[in-house]
Amino acid sequence: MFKKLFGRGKKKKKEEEQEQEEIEFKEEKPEEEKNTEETQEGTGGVFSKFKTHDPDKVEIEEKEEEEEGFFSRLKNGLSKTRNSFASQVQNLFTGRSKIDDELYEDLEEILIQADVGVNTTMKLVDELREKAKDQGVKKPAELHDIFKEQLSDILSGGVDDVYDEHQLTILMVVGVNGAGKTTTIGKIAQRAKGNNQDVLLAAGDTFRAAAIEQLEEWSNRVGVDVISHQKGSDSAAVAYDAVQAAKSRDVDLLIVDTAGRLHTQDNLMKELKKVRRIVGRESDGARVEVLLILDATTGQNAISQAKTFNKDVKVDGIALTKLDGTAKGGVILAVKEELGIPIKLIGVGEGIKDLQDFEPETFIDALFD
Ligand SMILES: Nc1nc2c(ncn2[C@@H]2O[C@H](COP(=O)(O)OP(=O)(O)OP(=O)(O)O)[C@@H](O)[C@H]2O)c(=O)[nH]1
Repeated sequence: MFKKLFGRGKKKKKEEEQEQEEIEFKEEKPEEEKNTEETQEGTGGVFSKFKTHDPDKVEIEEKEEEEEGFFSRLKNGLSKTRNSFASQVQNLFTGRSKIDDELYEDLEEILIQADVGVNTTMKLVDELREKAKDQGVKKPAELHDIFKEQLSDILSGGVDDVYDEHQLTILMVVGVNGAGKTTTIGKIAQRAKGNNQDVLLAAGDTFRAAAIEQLEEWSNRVGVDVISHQKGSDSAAVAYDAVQAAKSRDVDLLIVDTAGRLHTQDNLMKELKKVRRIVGRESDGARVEVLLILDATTGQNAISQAKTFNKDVKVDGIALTKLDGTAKGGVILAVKEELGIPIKLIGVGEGIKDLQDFEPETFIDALFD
């Protein structure tokens, strides 16, 4: 779906100019740093052959530079996990002379330490043992490629469905406070707008005045409208108004922010369910998706949060933020394996370009290359 949000629109001149403004969460970037990420297309990730709806305007060479930039941002963002988890795995496979129980036990330990989680760790190691046996692998170094394939298999999968890009999409964004909801909403809005989509925001976190203000700030930066009510008002009423406005204004993408913390978790979930119900009821056939924002630095907590959210408001996709802030990036495997929900986006820094479409193979390459 984010391929659509980020990758498939046609560009108007005006928006191409706006696209050049690199919006950073913390600081503005110089104008000449163009944001052309949203021109990526296809299922082959950033290395797939570049296609554009407007080939005259974007040079292939520029695109290749862009792709390198994208990849090095990803690599840099993952440097903590690369230096810890990935290099330990690499050293294990290249530094041992034979494949024995000790090697598998050490691999288990590395995986557990990297927040891969017990279940996923056991599955990976058991499978690796079997594959090594079946394939008659004798040298530990040969296990590395099999292992990388296993990681890629876990992370792949999930729907990459195609649908009418002119139809309204409503993205309800949920997650606990501080996970990066507002920032992610701002970045998605900016990228979608740069991709010639009409975007509207809804300030559904009515619990905190600061949340409404933050979203309004983002709407100003990006140049999109926001529907907001006063602090303390009913967030389902905000969502209702926003959906009506989105329909009457012929908007392509409505992003609904929601609260991340209330007095009790029960209240929060009741509120989210109500917002989801109202959005669904009023959507008139528009595509509605729930995007859960998870902070990678919270490790296994992120898994239990996701289970809770998914139980009450069915989650369609996950954005895993702050991967740059942890050496335990293995949590991404636990998220995908234990929840079975596709990871759509990853955050590897605070800049707009650090919110990336999740491409499993590119991710594995960036981790181990
Ligand atoms: N390093 C890093 N920081 C991030 C990333 N994503 C978000 N942040 C930062 O995380 C902090 C919290 O982000 P917010 O967007 O305010 O989080 P929120 O979930 O809306 O939380 P509240 O504002 O408390 O509701 C901000 O300082 C962001 O810049 C990321 O991928 N990497």
